[in-house]
Amino acid sequence: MSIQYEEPALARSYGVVDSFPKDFGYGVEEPDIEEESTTSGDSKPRILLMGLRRSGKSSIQKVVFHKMSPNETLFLESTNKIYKDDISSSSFVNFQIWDFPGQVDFFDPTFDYEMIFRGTGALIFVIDAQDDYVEALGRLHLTVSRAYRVNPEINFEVFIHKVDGLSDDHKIETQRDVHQRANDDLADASLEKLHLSFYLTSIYDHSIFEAFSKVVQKLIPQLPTLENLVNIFISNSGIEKAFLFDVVSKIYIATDSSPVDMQSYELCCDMIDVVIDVSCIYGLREDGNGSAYDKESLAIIKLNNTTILYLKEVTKFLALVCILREESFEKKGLIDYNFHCFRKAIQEVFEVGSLTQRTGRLQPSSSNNSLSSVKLGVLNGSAV
Ligand SMILES: Nc1nc2c(ncn2[C@@H]2O[C@H](COP(=O)(O)OP(=O)(O)OP(=O)(O)O)[C@@H](O)[C@H]2O)c(=O)[nH]1
Repeated sequence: MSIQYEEPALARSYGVVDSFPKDFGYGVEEPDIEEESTTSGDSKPRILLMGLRRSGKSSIQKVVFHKMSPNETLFLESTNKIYKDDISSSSFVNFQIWDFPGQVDFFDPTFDYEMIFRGTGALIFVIDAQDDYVEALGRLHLTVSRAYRVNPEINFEVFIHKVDGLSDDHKIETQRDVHQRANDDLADASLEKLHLSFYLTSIYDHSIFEAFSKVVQKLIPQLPTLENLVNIFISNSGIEKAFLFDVVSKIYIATDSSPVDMQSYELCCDMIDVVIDVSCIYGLREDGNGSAYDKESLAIIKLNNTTILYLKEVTKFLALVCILREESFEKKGLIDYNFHCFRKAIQEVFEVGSLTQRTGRLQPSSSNNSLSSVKLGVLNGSAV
C-alpha cells in the first residue's frame, strides 16, 4: 500500500495526536461545551440522547464527537445533569447534543420537558442489549409518547446498544423482540402514527457511526440534492462509491444511491483517521499551529487489490472519500475537474452562515437548485 499525501507545509511536530485539535486548526472559535444544571433553552436545534442509567449515552457522544477511544469510556462517570454539547463549531452537524442523566423524571416540576422537546430534531433512546431491557422499554414508551404529544415532528431513533457482546443470531432476535414490544406498546396507546427506527449499535465497531449518520441525514432537508450531486459526480468520473464525510465525527452526510456495505464505509473511515493522524503529527507548523485539515488536504491510497481510495476537501468540515479502480484513476484530470464542479455545487447548497433553524432542521441560505448549474466532464460520452 502506498500513501501519497499532500500537505501545504510539513513540519516535524511529534506527539500532537493526543492533543488533536477539534477544529483541525481551521481557526474557528472554541466549541461551547457547557454543563448545565438547568434545562433552560438554547437556540440551537438539538439531538437528545436518552435512556436508562449506564446504557451508554455518554460513551456514544464521546466516541462519535470527541474521538474518545471505546476503552476509555469504561472510566466515564455517571452523568448527573443534562450535558449540552455544542459541536457546531467543529463539525458540519450544526446541533447541540444533549446527554441526559439516566433518571430523568418527567414529573419533576423543574424539568421543563415541553420546552426541551419543542426544539428537538431527533430523540435517540439508548437500550442496553446486554441487560434485561424490560424496564428500558417502559421508559422508552413513556419518553416517546410524551415527546410525540409535544412535538410530533421529532424523529424517534432507538439504538439497541452494546451488541458487541451478542452473537449474530442473538442480535437479530433482540432487534425483533424490541421492535415488536415497543410497537405493541404504542399500538395499545393508540399511537400507531409514532414511528420508531431501530439500529444495532456498538462503540467497539463502526456501527455507531453508521447509525448516527442515518440519524443526522434525516435532519438534512437537502439530502436528496446532495445524493444527486454525488450520483452525478461518480457516474461521470468512473468512481464506484463515494461518501461525503463530516471529518471530525466520521458521520457520512450523503452517499451515492448504490447500497452501503460496511466494509467500504469502514475503509473510508480508516482513511480519514490515517490522514488526520499523519497530518497532526507531520503537517502542523513547528509551533504547533497551522491546520491538520484545510483546503489543500488530499490523499490517495493505493490498495493491493487495484483499488484506490481518494480523499479531497470539500468544505471546512466535509471531505469526499471515493473508492475507484486503478484504471479509472488514469483519468485523474477528468475526476479533478468534475470534483471541482461538485465542490462548487456543494458549497452553494450549504452557503455558510445560516445553517440552523429552531425547528431542528438544517437550513441553507441559498436555494438548492445547484444541480442545474453543474456541468461535469464525462467519461463515456454521456451528457449531463
Ligand atoms: N460492551 C459495550 N460497553 C459499552 C458500550 N457503550 C458503552 N459501554 C459501557 O457502558 C458503561 C456505561 O456507559 P456510559 O456512557 O457512562 O452510560 P450512560 O448512559 O451515559 O450512563 P449515565 O450517565 O449513568 O446515564 C461504560 O462502562 C461503557 O464503557 C458498547 O457499545 N459496548
